[in-house]
Amino acid sequence: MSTSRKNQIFIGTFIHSTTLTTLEYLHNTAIAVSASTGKIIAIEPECDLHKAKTILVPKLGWDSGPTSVEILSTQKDYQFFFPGFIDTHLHASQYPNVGIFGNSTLLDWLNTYTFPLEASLSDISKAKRVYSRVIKKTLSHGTTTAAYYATIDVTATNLLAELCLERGQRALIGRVCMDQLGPEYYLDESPEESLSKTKECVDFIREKKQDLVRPVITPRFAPACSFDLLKKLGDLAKETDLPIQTHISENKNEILLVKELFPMEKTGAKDDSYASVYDAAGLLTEKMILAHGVHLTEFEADLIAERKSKVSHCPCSNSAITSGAAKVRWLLGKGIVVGLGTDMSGGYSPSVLEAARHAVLVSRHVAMGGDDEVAKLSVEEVLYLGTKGGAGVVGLEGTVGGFEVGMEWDAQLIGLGRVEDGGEEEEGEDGGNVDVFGWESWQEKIAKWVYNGDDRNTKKVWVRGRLVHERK
Ligand SMILES: O=c1[nH]c(=O)c2nc[nH]c2[nH]1
Repeated sequence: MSTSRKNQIFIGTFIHSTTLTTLEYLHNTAIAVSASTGKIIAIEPECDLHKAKTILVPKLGWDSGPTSVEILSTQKDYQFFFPGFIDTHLHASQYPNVGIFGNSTLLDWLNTYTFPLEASLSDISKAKRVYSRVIKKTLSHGTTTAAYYATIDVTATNLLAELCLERGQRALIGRVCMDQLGPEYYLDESPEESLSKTKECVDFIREKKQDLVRPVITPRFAPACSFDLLKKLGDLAKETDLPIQTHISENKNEILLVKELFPMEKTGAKDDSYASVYDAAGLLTEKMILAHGVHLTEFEADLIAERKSKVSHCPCSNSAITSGAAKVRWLLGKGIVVGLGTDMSGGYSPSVLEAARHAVLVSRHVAMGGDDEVAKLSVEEVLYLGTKGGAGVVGLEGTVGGFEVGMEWDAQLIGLGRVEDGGEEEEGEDGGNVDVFGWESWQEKIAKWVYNGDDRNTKKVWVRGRLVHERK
């Protein structure tokens, strides 16, 4: 996919979240994107192709020749631009295992399926095959930003960063730190080694002198790290101001293990909760991305809110490996910033849209479980979590996740299937599972997309103005 050096104008319908519960629909609108920065520099209402060429281009001071400005205009009532999705939690290294988890639960799933696959990616040609594919696949589903876990291997982790840069996907790249619990063949030898290998990856990414791909400190989860390692990573986070990602309170046996491994005498914490272990190690900061949080206690949720740590909700994974139903409304009510994660391959799908629809359904199970109707999430809310919420989780609020002047053009063009009078789909338009008859409101079209859409609806994807996926 080529890097566009041209200024760009997009014309059509733009849909994005303005608040948790509100989608804004901007019809007959033009958005201008600067070639040099990839940022939105103008949003022009009531604008068609003619007005864009004759009024907007001169107003922006752009040369109107075709070598300077590229215009994409779609006035079809079944196509719209939407912000790129933000996947706040996924394991690039586990991609070959999507859908393979049997009836396992977290701790046996890790030993049976996950550690052997991750260890095998020290074979760099295998890592290249897997990582190239996961980037291509997630881009094809509209994921413009991904918070990736790689493996413990430095070379393979650095390769993931390079491939993201090459393909143009915005990413956080984490070398996995683990010095206990894993099999002998897949462990850091000591906290010191874990720290120095992490620093190698951080330096490698920083030397690239760009900010599309950033390093993230990644203690796998408390049970896989000695407290010494957790503290060292907490100190590194403080020194470097880098983001951190880990798992928390996903599975009941995991929580029991944390209590066993981290008694208060060892951590110096005032209690033996999972969140307090991270807090005692200096990891519970506003840059921390906590995946899952299914079984958090009131005390822990309050602590997370106080520390301004973020939560990645991973409903597909939580259902697939039988972890439980996270109470997202409750977390949001505490003021915690929440985004969506596919959590491949605990999660079975590379699609944030799938995570969004699963988030809706899981919230209904929370409601049915007695938490009352308020627990139910709407289509609008899960789309917020997949875009603006996600941006807040990965530290990119105000940069991506919406259509505002100054934000970067991380976007997707969505096309639904338009059914003609004869009952056939409009020629040349593959709407996948989504049939639009023409009488639906825009709210209804969006709901149809959320419940039935997939990558067949993701026609084009841009990151920072660069076209990074086009569906042929
Ligand atoms: O869903 C998960 N995936 C993982 O790889 C993992 N490691 C620890 N805890 C985990 N949970």
